[in-house]
Amino acid sequence: EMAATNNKPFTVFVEGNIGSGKTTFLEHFRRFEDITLLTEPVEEWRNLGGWNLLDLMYKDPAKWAMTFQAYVSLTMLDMHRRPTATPVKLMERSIYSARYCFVEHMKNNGTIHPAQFAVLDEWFRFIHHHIPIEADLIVYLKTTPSIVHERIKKRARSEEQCVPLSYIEDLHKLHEDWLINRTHAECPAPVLVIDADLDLSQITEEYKKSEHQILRKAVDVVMN
Ligand SMILES: Cc1cc2cn([C@H]3C[C@H](O)[C@@H](CO)O3)c(=O)nc2[nH]1
Repeated sequence: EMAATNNKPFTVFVEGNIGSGKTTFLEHFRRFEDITLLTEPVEEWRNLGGWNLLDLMYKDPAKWAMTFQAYVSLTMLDMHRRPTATPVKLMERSIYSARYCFVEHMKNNGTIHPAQFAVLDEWFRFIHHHIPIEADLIVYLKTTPSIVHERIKKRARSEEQCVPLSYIEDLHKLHEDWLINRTHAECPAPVLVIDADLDLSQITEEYKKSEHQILRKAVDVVMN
């Protein structure tokens, strides 16, 4: 048990396309008592006061994408600023993937009006500049669009069944721009790339590689 520190925990964002295995990756760390896991609050997006914002967004993006992303950003901010008793915190996605991947895509393909984009961007900029939420490490579950598209169909989350391969390809490119080409300077954390095309039987070895890097970095942070 590493001594809990009262300053910022070693913070890891787990990023990747839809169906890249983020929740599975996080669950792999469930057994470590020094790590707090914050999984994506999809159930909150599927039921806010009885409204399924995720379903509304997929059914009518032009009308609901702004509303959905505004609520996603609030739930991500809640997770970012939540106090953590453990020295390490793993979060599924972040306000950075919200802005650089999902909102960026909505702007690029005209799903939201430029004025709506400007509002979402101002919220992002304010949060980024005023609230200390930066990552110490980003784990990027890198996948091939066609493979995760098949997984999404098998996983059969009802709201996602109409998601076309082209959307997954667009999101893949935006993740690559951000995490491999590093086109956004606001999130400078080092990126650990995991080959998340591997299927469940083989992926545990790949996760174990990251385990060492995450825990070793975490010990460095806590001990220094
Ligand atoms: C930060 C962030 C996460 C996130 C997830 N989603 C969608 C993709 C998946 O279908 C579902 C769960 O990740 O929510 C989205 O449209 N916009 C998002 N923004």
